[in-house]
Amino acid sequence: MQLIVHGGAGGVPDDPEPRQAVLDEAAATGANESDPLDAVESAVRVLESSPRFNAGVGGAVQSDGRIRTDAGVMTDDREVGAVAGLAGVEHPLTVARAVRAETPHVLLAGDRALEFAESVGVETDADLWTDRSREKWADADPPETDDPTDHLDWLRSRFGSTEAGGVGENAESESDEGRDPTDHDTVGAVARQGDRFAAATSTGGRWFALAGRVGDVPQIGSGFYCAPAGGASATGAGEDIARVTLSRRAVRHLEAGRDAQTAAESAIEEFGELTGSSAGVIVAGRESLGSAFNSEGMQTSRAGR
Ligand SMILES: NC(=O)C[C@H](N)C(=O)O
Repeated sequence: MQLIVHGGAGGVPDDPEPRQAVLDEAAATGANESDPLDAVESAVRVLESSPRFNAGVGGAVQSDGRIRTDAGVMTDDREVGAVAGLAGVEHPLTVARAVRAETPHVLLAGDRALEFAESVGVETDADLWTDRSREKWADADPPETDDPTDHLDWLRSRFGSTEAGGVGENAESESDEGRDPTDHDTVGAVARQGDRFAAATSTGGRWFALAGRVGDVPQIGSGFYCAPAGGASATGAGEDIARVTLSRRAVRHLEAGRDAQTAAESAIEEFGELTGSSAGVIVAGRESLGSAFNSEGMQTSRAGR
């Protein structure tokens, strides 16, 4: 089993060493599995349980003060499952895997997705808050009503844009605006065993996004993608990643015969040119693993052979 994991593209964290230790543990845990799908799930579950990353425990808080998690997983046979907007779910990737295995669908969202999660035995009332997220939210001065217009006004006052995290024409400057360089981030894993691949991504989304916002992570081809040539998992400015389907791009480069490192670099270069925004991607191809980012940092770990 060959496996690569990431802990999110963004600023340079103030706690790189303990984060790296968790990433190494996740990669080693995944590499112990014999099936790529088990490998990415095991690795991502370690990261979802760590408060140092924006996935599961430690997830980002939306404008209504709730933490909602998203995840997606795909295998080389193009079987796929994803979930969006799950409040109280520490392990959305396990729910995504169940969507892949148990339903004829590719994506479940909202209250009924929570009921589905419960029905497959996944806990749905987990406390995803950490001291760090409580402190950050305490300074947020959030809107006092449920009116989406008030929430949008609040977003505008925070970001100078209607889109949390900033996207669009001034993407480069806006994507870092309002972003704490110590933010812990989205997680992902891509695994290969022989000619079998799996790719997975899990997140709490972007901090202070409009309640109900869903980013790239559970969107096929954006936050994750997998095909017979290999798999990819992306992280970074979610709206921009979705606009250009970053993970699909990386796999397309594998399909064109490029190695994993070249595929990752080419996809990030195209992403930067098209959006002016920042992101990272990890890739597994038939021969090798690769990773690239144009943000300040993106921690990764590799394990197996
Ligand atoms: N930092 C991240 O990777 C966030 C994630 N891409 C999202 O937009 O939900």
